[in-house]
Amino acid sequence: SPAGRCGGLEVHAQINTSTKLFSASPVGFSAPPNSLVSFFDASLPGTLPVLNKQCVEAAVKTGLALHCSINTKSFFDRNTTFIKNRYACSFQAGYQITQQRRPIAVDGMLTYSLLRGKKWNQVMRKCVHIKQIQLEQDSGKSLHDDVQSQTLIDLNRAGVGLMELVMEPDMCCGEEAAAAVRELQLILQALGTCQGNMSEGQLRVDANVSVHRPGEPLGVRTEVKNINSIRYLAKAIDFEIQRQIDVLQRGGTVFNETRAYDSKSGETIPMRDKEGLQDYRFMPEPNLPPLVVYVDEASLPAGIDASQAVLVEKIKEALPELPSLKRDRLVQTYGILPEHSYTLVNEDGLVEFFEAVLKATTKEPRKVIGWVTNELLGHLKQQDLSVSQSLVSPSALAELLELQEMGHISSSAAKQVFQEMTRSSGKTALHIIQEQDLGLVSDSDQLHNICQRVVDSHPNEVHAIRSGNKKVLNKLMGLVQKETKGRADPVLVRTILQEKTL
Ligand SMILES: Nc1ncnc2c1ncn2[C@@H]1O[C@H](COP(=O)(O)OP(=O)(O)OP(=O)(O)O)[C@@H](O)[C@H]1O
Ligand SMILES: [Mg+2]
Ligand SMILES: [Mg+2]
Repeated sequence: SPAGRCGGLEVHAQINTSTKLFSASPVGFSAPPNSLVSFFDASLPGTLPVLNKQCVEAAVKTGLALHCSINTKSFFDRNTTFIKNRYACSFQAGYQITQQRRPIAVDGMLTYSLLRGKKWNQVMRKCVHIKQIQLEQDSGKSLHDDVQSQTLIDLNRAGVGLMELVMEPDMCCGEEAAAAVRELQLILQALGTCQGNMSEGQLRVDANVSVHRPGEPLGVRTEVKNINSIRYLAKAIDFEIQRQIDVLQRGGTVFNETRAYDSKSGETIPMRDKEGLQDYRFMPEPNLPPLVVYVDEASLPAGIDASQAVLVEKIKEALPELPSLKRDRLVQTYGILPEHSYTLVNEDGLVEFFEAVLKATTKEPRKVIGWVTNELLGHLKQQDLSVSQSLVSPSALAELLELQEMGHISSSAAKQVFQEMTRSSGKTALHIIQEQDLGLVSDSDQLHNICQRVVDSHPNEVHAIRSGNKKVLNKLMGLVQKETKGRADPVLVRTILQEKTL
C-alpha cells in the first residue's frame, strides 16, 4: 500500500500595503463593490502599471526572513491561462501579471515545530523548503447570481499585491502543513508584510497532495485550491491522502486535477473547470522593466537615488524579532519550558496576557505559566473564545494568584475560584472567596478533628503508612481536602496526619 505522502503548499499572502501592486488605488476589505478601482485596475486602454515599491520591500523582507536568496534582477510575466477558464472575468485585462521566469526570492527554508507526546511536551523540529516567492496581482471576485443568471464582478481586490510562496512537497500530513502555515502566518505578522487574517482572505493556501509506494517516485498530485482556514487545511490534506490511497487500492488512477474542500461534508470535490489539464501560457510583461533591487548603498550605480532604491542589506538589518527568537527569549527570561513558549507564541495575545499577569504578581513565572496555558487557555478553548475575549483579565488572574501566593487559599481552592471567575465576569477573586467561603482553613483544632475522623475510618491505609508505605499519606491528605472542599492548609494537614500515623 502507498506509504509516501507528499504535500507541497502554495500560499498566497496579501501584501500589507495601503495601495495596490501596480496602481495607486487603496486596498481595503469591506468597501462597497468596485469602489477601490483605478483605470489601470479596470484595464482601460492607455493605462500602464507603476510598480509599488512597498510591495517589493515586503517581498524582500519576507524572503530574507525565510532564508531565501534574493534575485537582484527579476522579471514580470503575463499569465494568460486565465482567459480560458472561469477566472477569465476576474482579470479584466485577460491576464495576470506574475513572476514566472525569475521570481524575486528563491531557495528558502521555513522551520516549524510539532508538539507531540501524551502531554504535548515533546517539541519536534521540522523544515520545509521554499522554492520561490513571486510577486503577483490578486484577481477580482466574480459572483454568479443564479436567479437572474448573471455574473457580477467586484474589482476591489483586483491588482492587490500578493506574494505567492511555493513550498517543496516536504510535508506528509495535515498536521505538518497546519503547523507550517501557522508558523508562516506568525512570521508574516511579525514582519508586518501580511496581516495574515485567513477569514478575510489575506492568506490563502492551495494544497498539492500525492501518495506513492515506498521506493517509487512521487505520485500524481491533485491540488486542493483556496483553503482559508488552518483547521480546514489539515482536514483537506488528510482527507485527500486517504481518498487517493483508496483509489489506488481499488486499482484506480489518481488524476492531476484541481479540487475544492467542502467544510460541511469534510470532503474534497473536483472543481468543474479542467484547469489542471490546461497548458500554461506565459509571456514577458512588455509594460514593465526588470525588477531591480540592490545589495547595499555601495552597490548603487551612479545616478540612482538611494531613497528610491530597494536595498537588501538595509532591509536585513531592520528585520524584527521573529517567533522562533521570541520563544527562545521567553524560555531564557522566564525559565519556562520550550513547549510552553510554543503555546504562548502560537496563541494570539497570550504572551502579552502572560507578561501582564507577571507584572501584577510576585508569583514566579514558572508557576504562573501553568495557570495561563492550562486553566486560562483550557477554559478559552472550551468556550471557543480568543484571548482578547477572555472574561478574566490579567490583573484579575494576578490578584487570585497573589492570594494563593500569600497563603490565603489553597491551590485547589484557587482553581475553583478561577472557574467561578470565568462564569461571573466582574467578580473579584476576593469577593468569590468570601462569598463561597473558600478561604484557607488553618484552624488547628478543626483540622485535627477532620484528620482524626479520616484516620479512624481508614485503618488499612494507616497500617500501610506505619509499615513504611509513606505515599499512602497522600491519599489521606486527599480525603481531608475532600471534606474541606480543597480549602485545608496542606502543610498543616500533612504535619497533623504524620503525627497521627506515627
Ligand atoms: N508529486 C507531488 N506531490 C505533492 N506536491 C507536489 C508534487 N509535485 C509538485 N508539488 C507541489 O505543487 C506545487 C506546484 O506549484 P507551482 O506554483 O509551481 O505550479 P502550479 O500549481 O502548476 O501552478 P499555479 O501557481 O497556477 O497553481 C508546489 O508547491 C510543489 O511543491
Ligand atoms: Mg503556484
Ligand atoms: Mg498550484
